[in-house]
Amino acid sequence: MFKDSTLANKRVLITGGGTGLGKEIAKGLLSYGAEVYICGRRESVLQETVTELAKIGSGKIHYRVTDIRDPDAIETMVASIWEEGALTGLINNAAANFISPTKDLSPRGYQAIRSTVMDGAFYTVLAIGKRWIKEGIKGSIVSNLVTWVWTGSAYVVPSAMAKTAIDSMTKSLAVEWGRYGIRVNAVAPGPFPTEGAWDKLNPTGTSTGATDASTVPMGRYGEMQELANLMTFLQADGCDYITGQTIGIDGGHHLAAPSTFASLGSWSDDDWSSVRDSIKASAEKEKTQRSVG
Ligand SMILES: CCCCCCCCCCC/C=C/C(=O)SCCNC(=O)CCNC(=O)[C@H](O)C(C)(C)COP(=O)(O)OP(=O)(O)OC[C@H]1O[C@@H](n2cnc3c(N)ncnc32)[C@H](O)[C@@H]1OP(=O)(O)O
Ligand SMILES: NC(=O)C1=CN([C@@H]2O[C@H](COP(=O)(O)OP(=O)(O)OC[C@H]3O[C@@H](n4cnc5c(N)ncnc54)[C@H](OP(=O)(O)O)[C@@H]3O)[C@@H](O)[C@H]2O)C=CC1
Repeated sequence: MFKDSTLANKRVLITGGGTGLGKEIAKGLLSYGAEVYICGRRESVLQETVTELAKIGSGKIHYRVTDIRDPDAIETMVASIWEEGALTGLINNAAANFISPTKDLSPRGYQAIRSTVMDGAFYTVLAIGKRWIKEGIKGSIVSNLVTWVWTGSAYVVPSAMAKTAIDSMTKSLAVEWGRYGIRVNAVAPGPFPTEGAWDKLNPTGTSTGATDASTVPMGRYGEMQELANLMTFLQADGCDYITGQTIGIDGGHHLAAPSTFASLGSWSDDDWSSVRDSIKASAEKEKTQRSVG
């Protein structure tokens, strides 16, 4: 989709890049020539990913062991990256989540999710953004959100709240930092199955609700390359005027709510024919009763 050199000279940090979507995005950015940093809390996982992905593209991939809930740890990480050169991009991807009835959540359960998704993304943006402003670097921030920022979602309320906060940060900082040439965007994926997400959101192993592909208008899950391509586009030069946007990538999922007629997609032509006959019969009956028109 892009030239191999599309991201040459780009240096991008992907939080939570050791697994799942972050790892797939790292593969995409590397294949288009970027130098990539990934971070997470499990060194063995990060090490394994770096070894695996070093064969792709320029092969410049590094890791930092960091808990993004700790602002001091983020500052240490970013300072150590800057010693090797300034970043040009950030992908806020790390997250925590699990399904639970909201009434059963403890304050610590809520905090585990909020502190990762909302605070972690904000601290990382701050540590990098203030350096870009000081050094006059035009960077690109992209946060990996979810379509719940538009719909909300039951049983994952802290995640929906925290992601929505970062959606608001995206719009707000796009305005505040536009004058520095810093772009602030987000993507809102629908279901892209990963071990990390499905263990927490689909623990019964039976796809239901948000994880059920048959409820997606396109009838399938997202493909990793599709998300990696969108992230590449948002990290590349060429459409720098795009800022403050949250771009959905969900096969139309969030638009096909149960409160719409989305499920009628399963009706056959024969079903439609008999339905049309029934509707027309009703209209004809009403017409016989009209006094005017
Ligand atoms: C119409 C729209 C459709 C859209 C369709 C989209 C479909 C998919 C959308 C996916 C969107 C978003 C997905 C994700 O974000 S997936 C990310 C999944 N990955 C992770 O969560 C990785 C990180 N996770 C963790 O670190 C842990 O799992 C955890 C979140 C639990 C945090 O770990 P930590 O070590 O910090 O915390 P503790 O284990 O000490 O627990 C802290 C408190 O939380 C309570 N807890 C933990 N699990 C549960 C649970 N399952 N239910 C209730 N409470 C839980 C735990 O008991 C602790 O509280 P207490 O001390 O008070 O007991
Ligand atoms: N999969 C899907 O269908 C969808 C996913 N998303 C979003 O995509 C992103 C990736 O999710 P996915 O790949 O599925 O799930 P994963 O569980 O694989 O990814 C989460 C990553 O975040 C890291 N992480 C979690 N907490 C911290 C922390 N405190 N500090 C540093 N790193 C942390 C984890 O590493 P470690 O545990 O080693 O710290 C892990 O690598 C998330 O933002 C998620 O909300 C959005 C919509 C749909």
